[in-house]
Amino acid sequence: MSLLEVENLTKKFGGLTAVDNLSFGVEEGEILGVIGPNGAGKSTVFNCVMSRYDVTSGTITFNGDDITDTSTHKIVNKGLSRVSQESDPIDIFPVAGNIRLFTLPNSLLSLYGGADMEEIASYAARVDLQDKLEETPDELPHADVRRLEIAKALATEPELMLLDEPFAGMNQQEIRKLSEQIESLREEGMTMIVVDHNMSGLMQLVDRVVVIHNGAKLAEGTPDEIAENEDVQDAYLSGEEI
Ligand SMILES: Nc1ncnc2c1ncn2[C@@H]1O[C@H](COP(=O)(O)OP(=O)(O)OP(=O)(O)O)[C@@H](O)[C@H]1O
Repeated sequence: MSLLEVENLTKKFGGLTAVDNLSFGVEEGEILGVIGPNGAGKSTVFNCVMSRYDVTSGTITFNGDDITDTSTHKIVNKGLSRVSQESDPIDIFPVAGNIRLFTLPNSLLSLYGGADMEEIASYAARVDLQDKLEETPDELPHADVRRLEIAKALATEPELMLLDEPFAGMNQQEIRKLSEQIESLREEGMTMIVVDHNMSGLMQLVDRVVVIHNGAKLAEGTPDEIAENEDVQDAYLSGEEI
């Protein structure tokens, strides 16, 4: 049984089918890449998995539990966490305070409690932010703000982390460093799904790739198989590199 199973997922927005009868699974300990051009439906898949969107049809199973209609905070409590494409740190709190918010019980009244500084520092250290705990997000370079988003997700102690375009806006050196950090997380036992437009940042990192085009699955295989797949090459002929 896969850790996460997405079966026949369809999501429509009015007349637009953003995700079209899509099925895939991710195995424990695996890094799965999900690629597809702009508008292919990648973020919508994550939004359906996290119950940000109601699905039109289909089933999502995590650790054997049907989570299709489960609320987002219960899904997070079950061990799933998502790092969005957009960063949304709270600038009046330092890095430590931003991470701590994700360790609090899920109640509006629970502003006190949560992880202590040692635990917060350990989440930060997993993405090399341990020396920036007192800085506010608006003082950080873009790559560190993105890493803070990952530290916030780590603070919920996930088993499976969904990373939506984690390398966007980063230079080559930052991409390399983040790839190494993602590799280390995997060595610690984390399962991950990484979404990106193309393969370039993902080739070395992922075990398997699912390619989405117009909301439907176009291909699935190892990075090498996908790079050679003619359907994939045709879909990307419109301009973008695979
Ligand atoms: N809340 C929404 N309401 C209406 N349409 C939406 C909504 N969210 C996404 N869509 C549409 O669904 C389609 C898939 O969008 P989605 O953001 O999932 O693609 P994507 O593959 O993540 O693209 P990108 O790489 O640009 O982030 C697009 O046509 C988009 O305009």
